[in-house]
Amino acid sequence: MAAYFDTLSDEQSDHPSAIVDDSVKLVQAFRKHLLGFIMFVYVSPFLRHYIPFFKSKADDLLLNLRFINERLDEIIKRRRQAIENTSLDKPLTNDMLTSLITANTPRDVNYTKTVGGEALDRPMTDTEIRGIIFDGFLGGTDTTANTISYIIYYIAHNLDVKKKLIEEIDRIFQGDKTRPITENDFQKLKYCEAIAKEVARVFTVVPSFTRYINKPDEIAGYKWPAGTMFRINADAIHYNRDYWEDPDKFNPDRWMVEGFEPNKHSLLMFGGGLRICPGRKLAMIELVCLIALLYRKYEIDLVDMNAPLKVISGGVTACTELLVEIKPRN
Ligand code: HEM
Repeated sequence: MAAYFDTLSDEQSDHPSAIVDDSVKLVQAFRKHLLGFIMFVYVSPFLRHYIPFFKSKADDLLLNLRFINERLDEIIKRRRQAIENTSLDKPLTNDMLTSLITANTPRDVNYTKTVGGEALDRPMTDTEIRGIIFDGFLGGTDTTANTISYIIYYIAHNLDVKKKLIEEIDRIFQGDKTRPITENDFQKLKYCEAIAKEVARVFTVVPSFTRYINKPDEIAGYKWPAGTMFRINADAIHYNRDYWEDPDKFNPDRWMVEGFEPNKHSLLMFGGGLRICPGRKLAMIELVCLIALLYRKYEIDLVDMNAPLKVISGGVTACTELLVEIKPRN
């Protein structure tokens, strides 16, 4: 957070600048990886190893990855040391990294972790923990952050939607602009949820993802050899007339119809099947609450209604600039 504000705001954070610089570098490295990793999915090893244009890009991404891994290893080591230096009768901080390090140690009194149904009767290694933390950062940051940018853009361009949104928020919070959002509020914020889903349909942040088959198979009437990679084009499915009525129309109300459920796998905002996004519930809570928090307290407009949405596409479609005017609501 401090890093983010120091980049974008005139007000500087009171964290030591070395720490801020360090976190800026780490955040930027994650973003670079998220945008660039598809190079290793779509560009063949031959091109990456022997053709200078691709090789220099691939080498740069690998260096970037090494930087991220080293930084995460340092963070894990430091926390492991701090845990070891804390006596067993003293409480530890309640966070994901601490839970991962203490899993299956005497600190973890609750249960034995399992992997694929089999008990993992040993603590995780630093490399395993790094993998989990890495996935969490990569999957959980730029996805949600960019989706909220797109939500703000679509709300600004659809005043009828904005009006209904404010009505829902005012009905639930009755003008209280500061009280914390409860689980009960969250259940009632149905229009906010509808907006989040509809924005994800028309402008999805992960426009495609891949699957491999490990044995020959017949799919869509064609025979495919083992090892074939399929690119699942979420955008195309989100605009397919077979699954969506009036797909070109941004219409959160479609989600408000009593009993409406889209066809299975026709909203691929979070992927599907075994590898479906494990952060989907958290992401929806973040998005819905953030919409309510922002529009409950602030009037948010775009600086330039004619400016196109500026994005860059890689592993995710990231918003590169969205200038907004924010003022307190009356
Ligand atoms: C709006 C927010 C988010 C969107 C749009 C999103 C989207 C996706 C998509 C499309 C996939 C690929 C799924 C597939 O292959 O079927 C995925 C995977 C994943 N997501 Fe999310 N995600 C979001 C938030 C989060 C959050 C908050 C977390 C964690 C805190 C997270 C962690 C992950 C992880 C670890 C994977 C990899 C799962 C695997 O390969 O088994 N995501 N996400």
